[in-house]
Amino acid sequence: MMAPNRTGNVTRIDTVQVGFIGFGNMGRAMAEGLIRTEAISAGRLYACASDYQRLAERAESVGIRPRKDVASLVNSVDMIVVAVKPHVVEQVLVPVAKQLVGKPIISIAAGWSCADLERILPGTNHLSSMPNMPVAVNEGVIICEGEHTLTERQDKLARSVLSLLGSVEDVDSSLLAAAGTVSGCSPAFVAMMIEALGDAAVKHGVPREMAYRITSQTFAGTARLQLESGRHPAIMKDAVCSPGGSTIKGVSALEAAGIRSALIRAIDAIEA
Ligand SMILES: NC(=O)C1=CN([C@@H]2O[C@H](COP(=O)(O)OP(=O)(O)OC[C@H]3O[C@@H](n4cnc5c(N)ncnc54)[C@H](OP(=O)(O)O)[C@@H]3O)[C@@H](O)[C@H]2O)C=CC1
Ligand SMILES: O=C(O)[C@@H]1CCC=N1
Repeated sequence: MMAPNRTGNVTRIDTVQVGFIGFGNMGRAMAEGLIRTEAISAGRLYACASDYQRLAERAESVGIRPRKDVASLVNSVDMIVVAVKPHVVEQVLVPVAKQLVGKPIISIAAGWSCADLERILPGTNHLSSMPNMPVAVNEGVIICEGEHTLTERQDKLARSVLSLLGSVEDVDSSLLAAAGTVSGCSPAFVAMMIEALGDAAVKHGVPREMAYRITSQTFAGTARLQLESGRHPAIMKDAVCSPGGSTIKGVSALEAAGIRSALIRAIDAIEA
């Protein structure tokens, strides 16, 4: 995969240098995922953050290269990932707007669409996306806004990098928020369910570590079965519920507790 850089040369996935502006939970998860693939070595990943000392310690532990400020980071790399909190995006990017020209910018900041970035960085090449935490183990979902300002080659390069982290889904601008919320926020909801089922197992005598192991594998396996078979989730549920058996008693208890509406309301609360 190749993309033009400022000098008119090409950047390939086997030479690309990626810079993270912000190296917190998600910046680190993406870096971990990229390093795991071995397609991009740690030495080709750069990051800056607000606390340099903490960044340097984090960087040393994973082998990536820390930079003291955003300007020196941008100068060091071919591709930029904007991984700061949404409310600091503008103050971080606008001062380096000229240096950003010609470099592909991938924003992962929630709520920053193509139109929003174009307002603060006109004339730059940017893509708005929403990854989720499983990118750290290359099992993520990365929602990408169909509208972007990357060149064709930059777009191919960006997708080559992002697809190392999981499944890349393109959506219309009108669906960026909803799709990004379901994939981006749900790892927290799923983790809550793993914790709760783990507690239930412990309550009934299963050792704690085994409780999390069997619960997490059950989520992973059920999700894999749905993805690979394409089966409707209701059919998968029915297949586990014997008439008068144990599972239907649990299903009935979950319905009484309003599990479906609780999950729908969680997304409604974010999208409101
Ligand atoms: N967490 C998630 O699951 C997901 C997050 N996102 C998006 O990713 C972005 C980052 O979120 P997350 O990683 O959770 O947040 P964190 O708070 O964990 O990380 C934010 C990072 O930004 C750095 N930072 C803050 N101010 C500056 C600055 N002025 N210049 C350079 N770096 C700065 C922080 O530095 P320091 O480390 O020194 O504090 C930190 O490394 C957000 O926009 C969020 O919407 C998207 C999808 C999922
Ligand atoms: O909660 C947050 O702000 C981010 C956005 C998507 C997931 N986490």
